[in-house]
Amino acid sequence: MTDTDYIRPRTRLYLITPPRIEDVDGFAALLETTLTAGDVACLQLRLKTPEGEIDLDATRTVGTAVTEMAQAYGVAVLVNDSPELAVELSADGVHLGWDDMPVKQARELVGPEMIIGATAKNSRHVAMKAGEDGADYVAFGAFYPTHTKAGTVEASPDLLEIWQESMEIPCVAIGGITAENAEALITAGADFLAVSSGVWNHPAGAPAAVAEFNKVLDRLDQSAS
Ligand SMILES: Cc1ncc(COP(=O)(O)OP(=O)(O)O)c(N)n1
Ligand SMILES: Cc1ncsc1CCOP(=O)(O)O
Ligand SMILES: [Mg+2]
Repeated sequence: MTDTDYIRPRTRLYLITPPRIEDVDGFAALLETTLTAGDVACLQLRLKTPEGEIDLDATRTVGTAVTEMAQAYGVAVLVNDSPELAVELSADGVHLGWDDMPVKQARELVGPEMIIGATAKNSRHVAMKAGEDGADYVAFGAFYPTHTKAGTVEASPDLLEIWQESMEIPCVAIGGITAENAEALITAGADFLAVSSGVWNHPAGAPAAVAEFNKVLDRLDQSAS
């Protein structure tokens, strides 16, 4: 086998919770149906205050309600912003942004096994540094306009292509992704598509959205023979 024969693993879905959840039991039930509607690799608990800060109480409440259930379906659960809460919830990992704990410090706190993801926005330099510091994946975005987070910067699919050609650790694409606009990111080389509103606000419901994403992912799966 030569280098040119390398076929990368299929792109997978990385679900992000809505930023606010009022009915926790209702959300847990919807999530369970959603996770059985198609392949989902990860679930990030991202509960925010109106100011965009982590809502620790809501994250703890939702995390307690869904973490074991999601893990039982083989879905890795990551906590946004808080390595301490990731440990407390026995989650699989933590996602860290530029205002969060530095990756090296978080690695000390969570140990060698936990997944650490790092935001790179549109910077290959930041992504490479995060990898050197011990991140297990880097996230580029926002690729499309989003209402889920304020103040995002625009990223181009070229970033994914260059990353995929030159780096080992996986890259995640995020920002305004839907089943309709995902193809460019999958073909550019995203290992994961991180999606919030494209699933939870889908007019046909979240399970239908996951099924639709998986149809696109199946169609573009390079590793299928
Ligand atoms: C998979 C993934 N990628 C990027 C982000 C953004 O993280 P951050 O920049 O810390 O912003 P907030 O999500 O904390 O608002 C993410 N959460 N997940
Ligand atoms: C958290 C985050 N970071 C960059 S864009 C974004 C929002 C992702 O949510 P959506 O899929 O609804 O655009
Ligand atoms: Mg953050």
